[in-house]
Order: sequence, then C-alpha cells, then structure tokens
Amino acid sequence: MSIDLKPKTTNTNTNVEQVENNQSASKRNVYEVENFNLWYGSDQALKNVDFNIVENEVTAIIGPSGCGKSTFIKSLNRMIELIPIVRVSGSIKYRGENTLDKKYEVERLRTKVGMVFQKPNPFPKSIYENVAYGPRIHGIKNKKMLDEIVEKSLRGAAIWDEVKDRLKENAFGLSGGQQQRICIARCLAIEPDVILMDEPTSALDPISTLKVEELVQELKKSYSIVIVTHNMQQAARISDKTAFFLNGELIELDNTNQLFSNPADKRTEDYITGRFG
Ligand SMILES: Nc1ncnc2c1ncn2[C@@H]1O[C@H](COP(=O)(O)OP(=O)(O)OP(=O)(O)O)[C@@H](O)[C@H]1O
Repeated sequence: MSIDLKPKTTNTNTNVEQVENNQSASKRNVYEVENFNLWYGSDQALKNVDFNIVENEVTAIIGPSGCGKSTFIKSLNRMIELIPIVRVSGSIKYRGENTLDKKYEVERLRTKVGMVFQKPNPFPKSIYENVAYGPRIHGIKNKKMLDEIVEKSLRGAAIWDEVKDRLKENAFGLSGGQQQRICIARCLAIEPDVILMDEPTSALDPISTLKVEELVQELKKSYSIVIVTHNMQQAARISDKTAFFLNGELIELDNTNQLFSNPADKRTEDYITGRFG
C-alpha cells in the first residue's frame, strides 16, 4: 500500500474504505477497551481510553514518545501490573471477558496473547529449545509432537529454511533480525490468538525490518496483531487500523488509509505531517 502522509481535504477513497468497512463489519472484536485509565503512582498515563481491536487485522499504535503506547499495549496482556505502583480503572475485555476482573486468571490471558519486544530477547538456549519452551511449560513432553510444533512455528515465522540445519545451536549466534523471528516463532508455538508487538523492528536493519513486516502481513491471516511503532511509514504499510495517542489520550482510531489521508482530528494531522512530535 502506498500512502501519501499529507492530509487531503477531500477523500477520494470512498469505495475502498466502504469495502474495508464492510470487511471489518463482518469480523469480531478481540478486545473491547472501555473507559480505561492507568496511573503510575499519582501520574495518570492513560485517560479514558475506548479502543476496539478487530480480529485478523493489524492495528498500529503511533504517537510521540511518552504518549502511553507501551503502557497501553502492556495493559492488554496485563504485563503492566508487574509494576507495583500501577493502578487502573475501566475495563479491558478480551473475547468478551473483563481481564481486569479480580477473578480473571492472568495465566489464561498469557496463553492466548503473545508478545514480541523491541529488542530481540531469545533465551540463552538452543534455537530448538527457545521454540519448544512454551509448549513444554504447557505440559507437552512427546518429542515427535515438540518437533512438529518447532518446525511449524519456525516456518510460520519465516525462518525455518535459515535455521533448520542448526536447531541445536545457541540462538544468541543468530543475527538480530533472525533472533527477532525466533522470538516470533516462540510466540507462535503457544498458538496464541493475539500477538502484541512493541516496536519489533526498531533494533533491526532495513532488510530484517522488511522481513518482519512481510511476516506480519502473513500472520494476520491467522492472528490478530497489535503493533506499536514510531515509524509512521511502517504503520501505513502494514496496518489495517491505526490509533494515534497523545498525552495518554486516544485521539483517533480509524482505518489506516483514512487516518493518514484524511484525519478527523487536527492533532492527528499535525503529528502525521510532522508539525510536532
Ligand atoms: N515504570 C514507570 N514508572 C513511572 N512512570 C512511567 C513508567 N513507565 C512509563 N511511565 C510514564 O508513563 C508515560 C507513558 O510512557 P510509555 O512508555 O507508555 O510511552 P510510549 O508512548 O511508549 O513512549 P516511547 O515511544 O518513548 O516508548 C510517560 O510519561 C512515562 O514517563
């Protein structure tokens, strides 16, 4: 998709957007976030966020440094609660259930929602063990079954051909781009429903970045993907929906074409045209 980042005054993409809207309409929401607030101690980092995430779509989150992108994505799998001073209100429904409910078991969420981080973080183990780790934790001991999961996950992460003859080697011996795809394979091995990606290409060279971007396009056929990115061109290239955050508020969430070509809010327009941030 090629996108002109300059806002236009008239929208010429009505038919395309109509088709996209119709496609979205037939899909279900994986997440429904309502009136979500988050505080670090007394500092409020997210304010009244309402945010639906549609299945089998790529949703990109953009916004200036410190606007709350990472805080938001880490709220979706409740990783944020590892920080003791964090306090939240509102609701984050995953497949209809409020994950903030005291009775909701976080382990259940973590088996369905995988995460890939900015810096590739493979375990100091072999390539094979990195991918087999999750399924082993979930009780799979059968070697043949594990072999199959490892191969399927590495294929799914578009790295099988590069590593199939060196599965016993330490994952640290791979390039940064390969390590990131191993981390994606590790994530796929638990058969998630959603994949959260927090700036997954910011530590990668352009060729590895392209590989991961192509991979994201492929993965959305089977998974729902939320990706935080500082790179607006990347958001425009790979996402179906884009959300713009500013100072902890969700300013705009729309079809990516629409948001970049004809943003509804002046603050979005100022950001995407480089007037601030
Ligand atoms: N552990 C923490 N303790 C206290 N405040 C925090 C913590 N983590 C983040 N914050 C604050 O919350 C706000 C949002 O931060 P967050 O990291 O979510 O922003 P971001 O949009 O992801 O930024 P960046 O693009 O620079 O990664 C910032 O004001 C930040 O200083």
